[in-house]
This record gives sequence, C-alpha cells and structure tokens, in this order.
Amino acid sequence: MSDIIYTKVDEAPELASASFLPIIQKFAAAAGVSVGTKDISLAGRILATFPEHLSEAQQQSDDLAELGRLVKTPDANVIKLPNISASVPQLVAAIKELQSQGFALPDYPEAPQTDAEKAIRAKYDGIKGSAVNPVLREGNSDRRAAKAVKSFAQNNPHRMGDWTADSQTEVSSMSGGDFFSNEVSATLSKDSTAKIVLETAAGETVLKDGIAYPAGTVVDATFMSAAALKAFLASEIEKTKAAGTLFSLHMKATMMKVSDPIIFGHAVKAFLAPVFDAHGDKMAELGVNPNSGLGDLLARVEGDAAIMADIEACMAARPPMYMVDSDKGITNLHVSSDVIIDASMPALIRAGGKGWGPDGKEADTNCVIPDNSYAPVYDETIKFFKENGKMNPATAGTVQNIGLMAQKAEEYGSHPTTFEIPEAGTVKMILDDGTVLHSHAVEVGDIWRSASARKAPIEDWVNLAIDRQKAEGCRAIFWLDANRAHDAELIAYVKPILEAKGVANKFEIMAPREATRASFETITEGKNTIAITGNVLRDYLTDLFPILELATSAKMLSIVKLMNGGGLFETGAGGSAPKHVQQLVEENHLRWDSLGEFCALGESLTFLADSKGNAKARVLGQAVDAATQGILDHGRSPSRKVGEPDNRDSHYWFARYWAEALAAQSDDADLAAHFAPIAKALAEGEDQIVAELAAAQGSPADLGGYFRTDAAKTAAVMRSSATLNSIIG
Ligand SMILES: NC(=O)C1=CN([C@@H]2O[C@H](COP(=O)(O)OP(=O)(O)OC[C@H]3O[C@@H](n4cnc5c(N)ncnc54)[C@H](OP(=O)(O)O)[C@@H]3O)[C@@H](O)[C@H]2O)C=CC1
Ligand SMILES: O=C(O)CCC(=O)C(=O)O
Ligand SMILES: [Mg+2]
Repeated sequence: MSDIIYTKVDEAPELASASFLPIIQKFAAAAGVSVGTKDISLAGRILATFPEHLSEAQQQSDDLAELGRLVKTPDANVIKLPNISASVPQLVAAIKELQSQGFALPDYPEAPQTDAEKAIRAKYDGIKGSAVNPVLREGNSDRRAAKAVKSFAQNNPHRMGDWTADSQTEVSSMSGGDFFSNEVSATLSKDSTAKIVLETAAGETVLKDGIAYPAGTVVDATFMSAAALKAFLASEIEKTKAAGTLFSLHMKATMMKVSDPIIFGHAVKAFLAPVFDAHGDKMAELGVNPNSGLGDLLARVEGDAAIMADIEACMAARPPMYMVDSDKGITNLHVSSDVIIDASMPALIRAGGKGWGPDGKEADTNCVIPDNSYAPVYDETIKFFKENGKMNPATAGTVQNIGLMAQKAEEYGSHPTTFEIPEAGTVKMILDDGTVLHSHAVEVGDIWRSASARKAPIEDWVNLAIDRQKAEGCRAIFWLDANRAHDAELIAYVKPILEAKGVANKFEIMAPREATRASFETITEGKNTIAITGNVLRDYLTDLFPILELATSAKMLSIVKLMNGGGLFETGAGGSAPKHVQQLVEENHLRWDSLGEFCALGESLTFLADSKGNAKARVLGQAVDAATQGILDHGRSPSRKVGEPDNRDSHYWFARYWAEALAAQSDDADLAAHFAPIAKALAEGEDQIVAELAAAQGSPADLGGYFRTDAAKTAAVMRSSATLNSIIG
C-alpha cells in the first residue's frame, strides 16, 4: 500500500487531478513518499460491481471496499476528493455511457420482476446516492477554514447579494406530521439486536431483522405522514402562486437516498397533480416514476400529445419554478440530485435571497423544506439577514464545525432502516429481550425510519470538540435541541463528559434556531465560534458558513480523524461541480479551484510525518503550506472566465512555489539540493508555460467520456504545457 492514497473521482475534481496528481507524485517521490490512487468514481464503482458481465481485461477491483478496510486501520492516510453521489438518472446515464464504451453491463431495472432483475437492481442500488462517504468516514469531522484562507477571504471579500427587509423569500416547513414532530428516541442499556415489524390487520411483516446495536447506542424512530406532506405541498404551491414568488424544493436526495427521493416524488406529483389525476394510468404504463423527477417523466411522455398539452397547461397555471438552468428549461424538479440543500440554500442566501426563475431573472423564492428538524437554520439565517442586511465577508469572523459523523451516525446512516409503508398499521421496533423500543401508528405511504448513533463515536465527538475549543479558545456551541427526542439523548452524553473534564463553562447548548442566531451575531462582531453538531448539520453548516464567508466551501480544510488512528483528508466540503466540466468541454477552461486539495495535501503529509516519524514528509508538508500561501498572496487561483488563468495555471504556480519553498528550506539539505534545479526550471519556463497553457483555451475539449473519460485524452487536455510536462516528467 502506498504511503498516501489519492482518490480517483469524477467530474471537475478528477479533471484537476489529471494535472495536479503527476506534480504531487513527482515531488513526493523525491522524499521517498509514495502516492497511489484508488478508484471511487461512479463509473469505477459500477465496473467493480459487475465483474461477471465484463471480460477479464475490463474487470476492475473493488477499491471502495479496500479503502473501507483501510480506514479502520491506523495506517490509513487518504486524500478524499468529492465524488458523484448518483441519483437514478445519473446512474442510468453512467451505465449507458459505459455500455457505449463496450462494457456489457446490465441495464438498470426500473421495475424489476424476475429474481435476476431484482438482484441486479439491488446491486445498482448499493451504488446509488452517497455510497462512498459513509464507508470511508470512520471518524468524526473537523471542518474549518485554514487561517491563511480565512484572512485571504477577509482581505479579498467576494460579492454578496443585498438583503432587504421587504424580501419575500422565506422557508416553508410542515406544521406537523413530519420527522421532527414524530421522533422518539432511547439509549440502549445493553448490547441488543432489534427487528422492525409492521403489524397490520392481515398480520405481521418483518421489515428488517437482526440489527445489532452495542450498548449505549442512541436509537431513534420517526415517520413523515404522506397525507400531511401532500396537503402541505399542495398548499405551498398555492401560497407561492399567491405571493408571486418562485417555488423551490430543497432536499438531500443523495445522502438521504431512500427517504428524500420519495419526498421529491411527492413534490413532482403535487406540482403536476391535475396531469396525474387525468393520465395517471397511462403515465404508469409509460414507466413514469415521479421519484425519478420531471426530466425523466417528460422523456417518457413526450410522444403523447394529450399528456404534453396538459403538462403545459398545468405548468402555466402553477407558480414559476426555481430553475437549475433556465436556458435549457431544467427545473428544480427535473432531477433530485440537481438541487442539493447544503449547496442550494447557501447559494440562494448569498445571492440576497434570490433564485433564478424560468425567465432567466432573479426573484424572491419560497424555499420549501418539508421537515422541521433542520429547516429552522435556514429560516433563522434568512430572518437575520432581513433584519440586519447582508453579511460582510471582510469583517465577519468564522464558524468552524465539529461534526458527529463516525460509523454512519444519525439520519445519514438510516437507509437500511427506512421504509415507505405499504399498508396502514403499526410499526414496532422490538429488541431481542422482547422490549418494544418504539412504536408508531402509520398510514399507507408514510415514510418511517430509524436512525442511530453509537456511544464510542459520540464520546469521540465530544472529546474532539473539547480539543478544538481548547485550541481556539473561542465560543463553542452544541447545536442540540433539548426538546427534540434524539438531541435530548445526546445531551445526556455531552453534559457529563464536559463536567468530568471540568470544561462545562466553556460550552453552550442551544437548539439549531437559537444557535444559528447566536453564531451570526458572533461572527458579525468579527469573532469566531465552533458549531458542534450532528451529522446533518455538519453537512449543512459546512457549506452555509463557508459559502457566506469564503464564497465556496471548496476551500475548506476537512479533516476526518479516524477512530482507529488513521487520517482521512477531504478536499473542501462541497461537491464535484458539474457546471465546471461543462465549461471545460465547451471552451477548454477549468475554473475549479484546487485550494481544498492543497490544504488536504499539507495535512496528509504532516500526518504522515507525525504518525510514521517521516521527517522528509514534514518538510514536504511545510513547503505545501508555503505554496498554498503563495497561491493566495499572489492571486494565483483560477479565474472563472475563458482566456484567463485556470486550474492548470494554478497548478503550475503551486508546483513552482512548492519547489521554491523546498529549495529554500534548511531542514533537509538533500531535498533542498534536489528541488533547487526544479525551482529554477519552473521559474525560467514561466513565460513559455503560461503561454502554452493559455494557447490551449478557447475551443471545445474532448475528454472521450463524461463518467469514464479517456485517460490519454484527459491528460492531453489537462497537461497542455509541454514545457511544464518535461519538468514534471
Ligand atoms: N464530499 C463529496 O463527495 C460531495 C459530493 N457531492 C456531489 O457533487 C455533485 C455536485 O454537487 P452540487 O451540490 O452541485 O455542489 P458543488 O459543490 O459541486 O457545486 C456548487 C457550486 O459551487 C462552486 N464550487 C464548488 N466547488 C468548487 C471549486 N473547487 N472551485 C470553484 N468553485 C467551486 C461552483 O460554483 P460556480 O458554478 O459558480 O463556479 C459550483 O457550481 C453531486 O453529484 C453531489 O452528490 C456534493 C457534496 C459533497
Ligand atoms: O456524500 C455526499 O453525497 C455528500 C457529502 C456532503 O455533502 C458533505 O459531507 O458535506
Ligand atoms: Mg455537504
């Protein structure tokens, strides 16, 4: 195994790797540090899942499984780039592309009938949604802006949209019947095995059996009422129409891959209710599944003039929708993975509460977030900005995050225990000693789920928070709601640990809404605070605050201190930026900023130095930090516009600053001597390299694929300076 594993992913970050990884490998090799790759891309994971359909030469190892084992060992040192968490339409598109490239993969069975089809479907469903992060995240999360990155953002503040008190933008959530209001929770006093059953008039169905929980696990159960959700969505559509705002729905269909596509499907059905009423049977015949989105629906019914006419009439009568791409007519409801709440809400808030309408213009927006568990964070943020005006990134302090994440904590681990209820009855969660832990009366269509958080991760999370607060000395708040069942169980863990360590006075505990306001008040005063949160808020807040403070979460330091001693270094806190690929393909400009990769690389090398006593790795790591600082100080980050320096230029500058820092240091004479001529060659080649990189821009780029690009073509595009390549090798 290599000293450091750099993950092979998808889309923009993977394109960036084609340019950056050769530089990393070349520099690391000089210090005897090996940097290998493991493929966790969507295409790679599909290929690894179906060896029996592929020729021997086409077969691929299951790198994700291998990494899943590695992260449970103290040897893990993994740099994890963002990967696609695929919705069904993305998965289907990836399968199609691979088939066209000669891989005889089975189609995705939309409606599996035979056992063989069901088996294929089950395999594909394992690849769907957030299938990578939960496997690798065997530790809790520490996300923050590195000091250099934060001060750069303060000195070079990004543009923020204006917030006015009369903005009509709002967050709308259900008044009851949601996951929040139905939640019950208990902490298990001993090791237990549980089963989940549905009791109906006809008898008992086992939904899930043999769920093993160690003592101390916090086990929740809750459900969302389908009837309440339907009534809510119908009334929100009417309310939006009356208000003259844009209708928008914000979900996390990738990480909540079972529950949220169902809720998304309800919204598609509600928006097109008259069409489903008139043509429901015909649409079902055509294979329409509302959970797959409006995009898939339109593709299936486009040959039917009557349905199409009714859709057009219905859309005309509905409020205008918040658009993903108004030029291409892609709405919020086209694909469930297009609008992902952690990125979409902060972007809208940063823009002054504006979404893009079908006319391509900005407008106030009704942000529908059905469940109340976390919606108050966005609601309170919007209220705060309406009262106080937009935030000033030049003076604002920072909100760091310590997130409970390990071992599939909380909702993000709930997929195997989430069910769309087939028949009215009672769902019971029963322990092996006969105790009925939880029980809910449910109706057909309700979405019932159980989530859990284990004792060891919870304790590790509290201790991580104590360490972080000690290091920062700033305000620190546990975002826990004493009135929410799950949070009350967590508070019962948190308080005794803080007291035992004598640090209770350094921490506050507040419900998410109050914590949101307190945090904005704190950073508005230019001070810092630490948000200590559960898994979902970890995800939401590490986009919300960075996007407001730094313009993007891509620049964040994102460390996962693995519970068995290894290190996982995520690059940034955002995603794989599909729009950036589009731009590269159209005009050969990649605006992806690799600052997240730079930060992660520095941390990974330092971790290697600490964990393996590797002194050369420390020197390399310190030089990475100097290079990152150089990128910021000299404004070498990519520009958004074609013809201006892009991602490739930033890698040239990074290599140069890195080599210069290595040549200049005196801790390791061998490394200094090795890098002096490289630094010289990079400096002398500047004009040539910059010109070669600039010359490549402006015309379409051929990558030979989207989900599985052609390695040679991608390298040709991303390594377009022969002069730089000859220095890097
Ligand atoms: N950790 C992970 O593996 C994660 C994976 N994802 C996956 O990523 C995909 C896309 O997710 P999405 O929600 O659209 O969010 P993204 O974070 O990919 O993109 C949102 C926007 O943020 C900006 N942005 C993001 N990263 C960078 C960067 N490095 N440099 C410059 N700008 C950046 C871009 O703005 P602009 O267009 O204005 O340039 C981009 O369009 C999905 O498949 C999702 O599942 C999402 C989150 C985390
Ligand atoms: O795994 C995913 O799909 C998204 C992860 C994410 O958004 C995050 O961790 O911030
Ligand atoms: Mg996120």
